[in-house]
Amino acid sequence: MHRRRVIRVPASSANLGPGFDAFAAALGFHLELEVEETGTFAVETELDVPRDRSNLLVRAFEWLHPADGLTFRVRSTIPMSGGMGSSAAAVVAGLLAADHLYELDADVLALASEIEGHPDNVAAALHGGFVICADGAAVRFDPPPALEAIIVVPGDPVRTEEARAALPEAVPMADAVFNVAHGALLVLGLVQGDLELVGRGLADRLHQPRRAHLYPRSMELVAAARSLGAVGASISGAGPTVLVWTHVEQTGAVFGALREWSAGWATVQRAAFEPAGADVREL
Ligand SMILES: Nc1ncnc2c1ncn2[C@@H]1O[C@H](COP(=O)(O)OP(=O)(O)OP(=O)(O)O)[C@@H](O)[C@H]1O
Ligand SMILES: N[C@@H](CCO)C(=O)O
Repeated sequence: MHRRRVIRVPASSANLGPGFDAFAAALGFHLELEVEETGTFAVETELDVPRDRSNLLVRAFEWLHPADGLTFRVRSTIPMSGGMGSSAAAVVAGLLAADHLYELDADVLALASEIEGHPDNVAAALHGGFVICADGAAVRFDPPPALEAIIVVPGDPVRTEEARAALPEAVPMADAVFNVAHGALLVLGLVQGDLELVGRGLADRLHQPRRAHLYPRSMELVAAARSLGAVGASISGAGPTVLVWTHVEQTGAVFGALREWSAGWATVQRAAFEPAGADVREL
């Protein structure tokens, strides 16, 4: 009998303003992997990704088990311009597939964090909701009901590797203090459902200003978001995608304003905060 598994993993937005490499949220776009023992190694996908063993999802799978004789069928609605956790979703899908097919009981969060180089996206992809990563573990909490998001995705990609290389080894104490304070405001606002506090808490002085040369227009949008009716905005992960945070009653109006603001530069899509994390089904 051919064993078969279907793995569904959400997109994720990391950093959320002040929480560099520590905060992330799952979003309602998904990667779906069907892996089947067919006797032939193959990657079947319409995505612009390698179809051989250099494919990131297959590489993650092979951290746990050889992929010989397996066919990987991959679909995804996660934008791949950068910032939406497409690589984290692929890594989590590959690891979960091997873990479930061969009943390995692996520490998927630890392995995925090692492969990605940071834990934020993979933790949100695994657990859903909002996550705070610390001490090799992730604490999850639910999105507040009145909160929605819109993603603004520029056509020109920024690779995470390049964005990480733009950051210094050390930062001034004042910038660190600023981010500790705003990170705390953000989490308090999210837990209390106080979107005014959430908007204040999105400010960052650690990574966004130091990467601004990689995505100048995205930074202009982050600065303009509140004047367009949004709660606030953050560069999503390593950018250039912008996560625009909205109150449910304002999302429609903000969406229209963003379409106008972004015409000819970026695509605009509504995005729900996703409470559910990665899911594995046996077929
Ligand atoms: N479904 C997939 N299958 C295989 N590889 C993928 C898949 N999705 C993404 N990748 C790989 O991940 C790379 C993108 O990773 P990168 O970290 O630069 O962006 P991201 O994960 O979308 O952004 P961020 O990490 O800022 O959220 C792609 O170039 C591709 O090599
Ligand atoms: N925290 C990471 C997220 C990248 O997906 C970074 O900003 O480099």
